[in-house]
Amino acid sequence: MHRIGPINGRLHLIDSEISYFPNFISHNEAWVVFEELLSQTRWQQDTIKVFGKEYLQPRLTSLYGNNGKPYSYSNLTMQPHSFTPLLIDLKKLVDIKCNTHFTTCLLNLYRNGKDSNGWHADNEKELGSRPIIASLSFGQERFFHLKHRKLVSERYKLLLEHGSLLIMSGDTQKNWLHQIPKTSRLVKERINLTFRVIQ
Ligand SMILES: O=C(O)CCC(=O)C(=O)O
Ligand SMILES: [Fe+2]
Repeated sequence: MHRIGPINGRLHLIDSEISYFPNFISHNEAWVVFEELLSQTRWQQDTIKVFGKEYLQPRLTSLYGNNGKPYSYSNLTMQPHSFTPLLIDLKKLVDIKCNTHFTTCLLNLYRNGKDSNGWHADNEKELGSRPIIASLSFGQERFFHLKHRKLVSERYKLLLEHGSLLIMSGDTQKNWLHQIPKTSRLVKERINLTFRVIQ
């Protein structure tokens, strides 16, 4: 697996549309956002069922939205809380950048290096066929891995920095999987927000 650097925001990965903007939110402002999200979010830890066995998710999550529509993945259905003023402000920034009206934000809190998010695509049917997903990262930097579903040599990793924005759109979810792996390094909390459109 090799690392790549973005050119003008766009990552040139086959069969995908992915852009990365470090410092989308300035360093100090991003720390203010991090602290408020950490203390004010209604974090929960859900149980997921994998091949009939129940596990606690290896991270905390929360769902917020403006259309009351639930989001289902991994046999789990989350009901949205109403957007907070902070999430509305962040949504305005990503709405403009992406020329989209996002409806929903899924928040993930990775408490330490043992917390993770396994290989998946965000391809739930309520997202539509070519979903646009805007991902904001705060706090601890963590690696984001991508692998092509069919071309085994197409694997990349990208460090998602504090205050950064990653945008995935087009056929990215159809052709690629992504994950946040565990790390044995001593790491602090990371908060990730993915803005989505739920139809
Ligand atoms: O934490 C991240 O950067 C990725 C989160 C993610 O892939 C998801 O919530 O679907
Ligand atoms: Fe995802």
